[in-house]
Amino acid sequence: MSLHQVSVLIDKLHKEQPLIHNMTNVVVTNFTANGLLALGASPVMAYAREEVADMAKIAGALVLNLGTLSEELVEAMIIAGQSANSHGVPVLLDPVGAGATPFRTASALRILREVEVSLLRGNAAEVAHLNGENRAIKGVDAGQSAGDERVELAARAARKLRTVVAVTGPEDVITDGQTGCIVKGGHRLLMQVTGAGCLLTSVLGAFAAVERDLLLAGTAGLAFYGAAAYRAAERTEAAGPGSFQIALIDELSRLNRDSLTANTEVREFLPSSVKEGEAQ
Ligand SMILES: Nc1ncnc2c1ncn2[C@@H]1O[C@H](COP(=O)(O)OP(=O)(O)O)[C@@H](O)[C@H]1O
Ligand SMILES: Cc1ncsc1CCOP(=O)(O)O
Ligand SMILES: [Mg+2]
Repeated sequence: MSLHQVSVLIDKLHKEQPLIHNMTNVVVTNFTANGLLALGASPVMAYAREEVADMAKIAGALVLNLGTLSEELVEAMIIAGQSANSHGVPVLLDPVGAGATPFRTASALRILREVEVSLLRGNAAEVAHLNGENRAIKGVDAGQSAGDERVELAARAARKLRTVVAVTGPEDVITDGQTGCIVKGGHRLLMQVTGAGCLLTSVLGAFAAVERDLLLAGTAGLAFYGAAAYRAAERTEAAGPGSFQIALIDELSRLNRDSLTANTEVREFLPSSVKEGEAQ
């Protein structure tokens, strides 16, 4: 995968302005809609079981986010997800807080069983819990994790859950279990903005809507989001997280094919489990 292949996807996104159907949480709804608009996509939030199948089938991507879930919402997500599946619309899952309560973990696993999820994006703790691995989690926030750990965790999860997996943190990892990319960039101020991960998953949805190779689309989403965050922090770090949040939206609107410069690094990798022949 070349940096050129990744970079040109922003032009495609600007040209196609894909409709992104989000079923997200009450904390991040407005931030997500504004972030997607700034990026050049067209957001819609729709939750009613009476309409989600119709909305999902006309969208460029469907993003399911478990941040403030209920039994009814999960049912509606499954209806939407199955409609997306039968119309070739990619489905992204953000398992917010998986592992924090048994209901969150079970709901995420239920969606993964009943819907064909194209890309799962979570922090290390959430992905580990879905993979049956125990890790500290505090509400929706992950604890510390080393870079190598995230690479192997993402690869194990991708193989077990049979989807492309992005594990985010100080560096982001995306893999289909056999090959993948590490994306360095971004800024630690992202950790002080609630919804930074949720918006990222919807941004990945926007790239998935314009590029069917989910590894390529996901890498582009991670890299462009990191680049926007880096630039936003350059301008607002001294002021604090409130100014940074607004600047992040501004910088998402300024992205172009030259944005992935010196401050973003995209490196392909083979998980060591693949190199050592352990992966099936
Ligand atoms: N320690 C960190 N330093 C820099 N960027 C980070 C750090 N932790 C997370 N990020 C970035 O914050 C965004 C959200 O990721 P993350 O915090 O893992 O998700 P979530 O908010 O869902 O827990 C991603 O773009 C990720 O690269
Ligand atoms: C604080 C909180 N509580 C339920 S959802 C949510 C937002 C989580 O957003 P993110 O995972 O992007 O930080
Ligand atoms: Mg999250």
